[in-house]
Amino acid sequence: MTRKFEGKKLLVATHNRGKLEEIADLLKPYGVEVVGAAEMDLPEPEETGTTFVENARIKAHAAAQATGLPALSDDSGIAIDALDGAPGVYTADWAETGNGRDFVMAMTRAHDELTASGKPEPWTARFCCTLVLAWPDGHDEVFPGVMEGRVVWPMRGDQGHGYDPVFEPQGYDITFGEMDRWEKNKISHRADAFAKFVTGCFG
Ligand SMILES: O=c1nc[nH]c2c1ncn2[C@H]1C[C@H](O)[C@@H](COP(=O)(O)OP(=O)(O)OP(=O)(O)O)O1
Ligand SMILES: [Mg+2]
Repeated sequence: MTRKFEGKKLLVATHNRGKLEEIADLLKPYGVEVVGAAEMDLPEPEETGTTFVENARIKAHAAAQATGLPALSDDSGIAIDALDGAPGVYTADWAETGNGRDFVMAMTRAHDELTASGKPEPWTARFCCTLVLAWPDGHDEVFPGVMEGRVVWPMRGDQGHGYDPVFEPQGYDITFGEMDRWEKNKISHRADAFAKFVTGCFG
């Protein structure tokens, strides 16, 4: 049974500014006060799961336990068919340099591996997003979302974040990196999951 969200303040359990901005935009119509995990000085929990759901649960429960607030987490990534679903849950790890994240390096790796695979274009892929809303008493709800598309090269566009410059969503001839934030927020994997979250928790 889905529990309704009746509080005023929602902790968004992410340290990723790009995600936080998108989620804050998506939440605007619902009149909730949004606080980010970095603002609350929360540590980044280790994402030891092997699925988006496991990692989203780890992040949401850690934040809800630490603050006593309901916490919404987002675990997401890109799954590329020709790479057997990689990088998938390891999407952020591909950008890790040991001293911050470098997404140009991560996108270049994806392109290099695609080229090495010898698989012809189109390089079909999907962005996946799992949102988890966790309460301090341990209850949670899971909302999955997806956006189909393909990986393109070279990178195009300087909007958005992460792998946006190499992902062209189905039905479009521009990348997420070339799309304005409102357009992306209508069709993205995050918007898809968010629509389910809203129906379940605000409906
Ligand atoms: O709309 C997106 N557009 C482009 N790239 C994206 C998107 N959504 C996820 N991504 C990529 C980048 C991100 O780094 C990784 C998710 O990794 P993930 O662990 O879920 O997020 P994160 O470490 O950046 O922030 P946090 O865990 O604090 O929420 O997938
Ligand atoms: Mg993370």
